[in-house]
Amino acid sequence: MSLILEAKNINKYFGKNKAFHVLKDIFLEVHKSEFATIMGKSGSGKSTLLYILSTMDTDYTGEIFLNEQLITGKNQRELAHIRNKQIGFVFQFHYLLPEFSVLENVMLPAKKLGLKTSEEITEDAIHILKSLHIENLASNRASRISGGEKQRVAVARALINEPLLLMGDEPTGNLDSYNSENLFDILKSLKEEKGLSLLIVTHDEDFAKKTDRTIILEDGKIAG
Ligand SMILES: Nc1ncnc2c1ncn2[C@@H]1O[C@H](COP(=O)(O)OP(=O)(O)OP(=O)(O)O)[C@@H](O)[C@H]1O
Repeated sequence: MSLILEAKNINKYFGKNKAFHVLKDIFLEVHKSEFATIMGKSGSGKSTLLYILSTMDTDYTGEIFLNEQLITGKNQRELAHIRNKQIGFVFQFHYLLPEFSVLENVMLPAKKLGLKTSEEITEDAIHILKSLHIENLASNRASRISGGEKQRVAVARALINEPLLLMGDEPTGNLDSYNSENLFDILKSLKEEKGLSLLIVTHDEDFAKKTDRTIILEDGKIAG
């Protein structure tokens, strides 16, 4: 099966004179259409790893390939383009612009990419909102919707540029069990219906158990 993401021998240090070795010889692969999770105790390095894999942090050694293309060593402008076009990201906090409508929030990354007309982007955004069953919220202000709805809008926004890989740093961390399961179902259907690949950091064992594979981080190393 082909790989969407491959990390080879990733090492990362924090502090003066590399005082703290936070990620140690990490080798990790995510296959196309795989739904993988990363679990591990607090402080084991999950977020640090995810930020490196998503190109947001470039201060590491090792090599990362996205869709078989080496992305390590690319400049910030190239990385911003790769992030915007190929990787969707959902955080624990939604980071929606509160004064903008749901539709405007979802359209923003596509406007930034600048490859389509405003009409085309509107059409795409409405299509995604429909597929996540939140098209009724399109004209609502982002500040006036519930927490669970905000997270679904954040997923819609992450999908607008049709990424190859969707990454999440505890996207269900602030949700109750109903909304958490609902978000899981949405992510699962994106894998099954669209062939999306997913790599999600979570503390939620029930969530992780339902995915294809869980990668365990222990003290900066992959344990299983
Ligand atoms: N900017 C930084 N400078 C120094 N140390 C840091 C920095 N960021 C994180 N750390 C340390 O690196 C280790 C890993 O942090 P990280 O946030 O990746 O852990 P985590 O597994 O995601 O934890 P949590 O589950 O609590 O979110 C921790 O010991 C943390 O204190």
